[in-house]
Amino acid sequence: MEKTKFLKQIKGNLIVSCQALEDEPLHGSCIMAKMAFAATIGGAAAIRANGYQDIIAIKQETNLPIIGLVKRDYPDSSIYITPTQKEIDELLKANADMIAIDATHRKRPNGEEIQRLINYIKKHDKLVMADISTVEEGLAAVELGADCISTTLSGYTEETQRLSTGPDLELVKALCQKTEVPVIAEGRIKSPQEALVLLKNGAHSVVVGSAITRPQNITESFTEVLKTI
Ligand SMILES: CC(=O)N[C@H](C=O)[C@@H](O)[C@H](O)[C@H](O)COP(=O)(O)O
Repeated sequence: MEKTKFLKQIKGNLIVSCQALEDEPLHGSCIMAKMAFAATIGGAAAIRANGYQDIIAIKQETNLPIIGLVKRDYPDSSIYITPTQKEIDELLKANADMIAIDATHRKRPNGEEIQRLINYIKKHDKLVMADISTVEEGLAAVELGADCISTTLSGYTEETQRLSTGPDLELVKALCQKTEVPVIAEGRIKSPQEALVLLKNGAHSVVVGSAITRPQNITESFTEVLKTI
């Protein structure tokens, strides 16, 4: 999908992340495809999904644009969201509209360079979502040509590890002040009200995963509160 059209479609809207890794109860492309179908009926503007198989299955159930990523661990790096060209090639084959890639300042596997990977995605006419954890990483990703930056990794890198259980509103605000490139709020958004606050503070759109598509987490949010009685 063309960049302006894509960014317009997601503006002020919800992107639903439909992901379940092998160790999760809902793992399976068929189940993720149904999740994406449900998200479509609910009014989502785009889907964020992990891996070739899931993306192909999701495309059978919805016409919404797909932000694809491949989660893969490498022994020489802590980067696991689309770490190398191999994962990008899988996403190109799956024909994801936008490719989400870790753009933190951590060392990549095989000594890969983020600039080369972003150029490679763009050369194939796909859009780039840079997953970052700090203001510096976000601004650096803008310089490298990212089409949007997402706060996905705030709270998940050594530098940003913290006890916060909610979304990183401060990071969203700071990035929105410093760049015109769309800032996507992602990570630990648990309610429609939280999503609204992020949009009101400048986020271009919001990505919600666990609070919609991980029933084990949703169940726990109830049981934890009920325990207090
Ligand atoms: C940190 C990391 O690996 N995040 C992943 C990125 O794709 C997903 O597991 C998250 O579900 C997604 O970012 C949405 O966030 P939340 O599930 O908190 O709404």
